[in-house]
Amino acid sequence: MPLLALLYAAAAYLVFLATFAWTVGFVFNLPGLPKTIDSGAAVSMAEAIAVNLALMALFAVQHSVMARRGFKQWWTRFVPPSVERATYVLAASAALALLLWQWRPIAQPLLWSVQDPAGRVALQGLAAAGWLIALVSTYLIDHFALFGLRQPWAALRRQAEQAPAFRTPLLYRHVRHPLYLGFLLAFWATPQMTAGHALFAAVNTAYILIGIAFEERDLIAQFGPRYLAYRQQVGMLLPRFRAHLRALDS
Ligand SMILES: C[S@@+](CC[C@H](N)C(=O)[O-])C[C@H]1O[C@@H](n2cnc3c(N)ncnc32)[C@H](O)[C@@H]1O
Repeated sequence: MPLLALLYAAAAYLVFLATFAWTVGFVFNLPGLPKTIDSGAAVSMAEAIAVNLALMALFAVQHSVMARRGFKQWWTRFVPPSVERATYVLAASAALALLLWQWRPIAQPLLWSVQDPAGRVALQGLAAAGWLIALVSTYLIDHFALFGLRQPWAALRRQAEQAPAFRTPLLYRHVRHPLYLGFLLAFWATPQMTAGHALFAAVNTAYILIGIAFEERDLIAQFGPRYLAYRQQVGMLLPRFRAHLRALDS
């Protein structure tokens, strides 16, 4: 049974990797993909907005509800705790893949279109840096626990499940949510901002800001005064330069 749990988690992780790679290509409009943010059959503006909002709402509901502590406590009565996170990862990947596959492009109006080659490269570089920051942040927190592999591995080795630790390495010394900052860069830094891309970026920005409020509520419940002190010292998505200067002065 523990081996089966690990194989299930490994399969869920592979599905996540494939979906994540597609998401990067989707936002970059890479050629050769089944679907990207600005490709696909044109439909009416009303249909495109309605379908896209429904797809993003489905992803948000899945992601937020299944990530909350109360929900986890309830559904681990049915799902073995060792694969709770892997099942979350699988459900999130399925919701995301549906969004990518069914996304309706909205080509007009164009919010901006940068023609200058250096400007295009700079924006694409910024977006690539965003994806990289997001990926690196998962390793700084605990990549294999976040993506559901550590838990069945510990169960297989009969190790007690480790309580999540409070971490502030590297990027987390400068902002509290580097992973989400990476996503924001990846979503907004584009040479050509179509209405469809802007809808995607704006809704996900709102979702990230709301998600941060819920995540921090859980983090305060988990880590108490340590997280409250961290919140006072470190900015949410942007570094607090005055605090850095004070630290340099002292
Ligand atoms: C997808 S990660 C995003 C982390 C963070 N919000 C960011 O943007 O870098 C969400 C998980 O990270 C955990 N988390 C967030 N900040 C943390 C920290 N400083 N130390 C440990 N875990 C943290 C949350 O409890 C949650 O389970």
